[in-house]
Amino acid sequence: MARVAVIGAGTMGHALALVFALGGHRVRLTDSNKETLARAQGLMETALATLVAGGEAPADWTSGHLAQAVTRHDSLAEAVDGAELIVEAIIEVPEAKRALYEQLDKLAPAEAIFASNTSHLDVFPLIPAARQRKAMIAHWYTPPYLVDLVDVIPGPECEKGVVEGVSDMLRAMGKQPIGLKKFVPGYVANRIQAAIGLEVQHLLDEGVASAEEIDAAIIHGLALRLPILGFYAKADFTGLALMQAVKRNNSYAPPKPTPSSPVLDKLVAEGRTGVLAGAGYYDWPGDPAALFEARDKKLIALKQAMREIGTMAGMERKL
Ligand SMILES: NC(=O)C1=CN([C@@H]2O[C@H](COP(=O)(O)OP(=O)(O)OC[C@H]3O[C@@H](n4cnc5c(N)ncnc54)[C@H](O)[C@@H]3O)[C@@H](O)[C@H]2O)C=CC1
Ligand SMILES: O=C(O)[C@@H](O)C(=O)[C@H](O)[C@@H](O)CO
Repeated sequence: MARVAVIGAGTMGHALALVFALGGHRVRLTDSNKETLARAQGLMETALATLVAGGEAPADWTSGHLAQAVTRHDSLAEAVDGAELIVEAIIEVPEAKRALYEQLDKLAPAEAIFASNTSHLDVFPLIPAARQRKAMIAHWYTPPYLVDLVDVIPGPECEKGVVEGVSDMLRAMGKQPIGLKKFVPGYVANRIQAAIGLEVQHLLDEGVASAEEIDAAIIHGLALRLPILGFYAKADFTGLALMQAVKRNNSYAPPKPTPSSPVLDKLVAEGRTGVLAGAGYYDWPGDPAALFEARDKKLIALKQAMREIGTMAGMERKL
């Protein structure tokens, strides 16, 4: 059992607190926004109930267990007191992270490991020199209590064994840490996702297809094969001569990256910021907790089917 502090109780932080609690660890959760910290309890309880009902958490795990495993703290100092692992899950804003790491340098135990959940930022320059020896990235995917991939990357001065120790902890929690030798923005899966995002936002901004049509193309065209074949096993079934021809013909040129998307900016300006706001690219009427619950129930059913079916690609490949 480790003492874990999770800083940031938003979309990821509340869910990470639940993951570490289910992994048998003692969690302290904090957030600079008191409403968000208060809301986290209900979100954790809803997610826990869904996991228990779906057979993805121990049947005897109640909200009482959760209350024992995860405590919420308004004070950052209290949250990190005695912490062995500090999970940073605050906003993806470099200056906010830098300021937090400066506070943590003063407050955290000397041997505490700093693990950032950043999606794309090179956080290591934001961390004080004295903390570099225990600085890493542990990047999770939403929802982390169902998606098992965790990108684990050592900081440039991280001591040998730190990432390995955290990876052992994650494997013991049933997670799949994928280690990268050095930081690249977006790691592997997030880079793939960012490349998809570049393409689909271009298609939407240029009016080639609607968001619904683009998602339908992904769901009805790509999604069925990915869990079984990934990219490379699928290529083997396609035939590598064709892969060569596509390269040789230079058939595809990615859109030029742009710092914004007109459609995305319009949605945000209209307050359509996603499920928690009741709308984003789609309308999301009703209680957000119920929507997260509905998503999680479908993800659990799919994850269990995938576990049953098995895969022909990746490191668990079985023929
Ligand atoms: N949302 C997602 O699907 C994923 C997000 N991430 C990364 O995780 C991090 C958090 O993302 P989200 O949970 O989506 O953000 P969020 O906006 O939902 O939550 C961030 C929380 O940080 C709090 N915060 C800001 N400054 C703080 C400080 N100094 N001390 C304590 N709390 C502070 C905010 O009040 C907010 O509640 C980001 O680095 C993001 O890139 C990684 C994987 C997936
Ligand atoms: O998809 C995820 O959960 C993660 O890859 C993320 O970091 C965020 O979604 C972010 O990259 C925006 O796509």
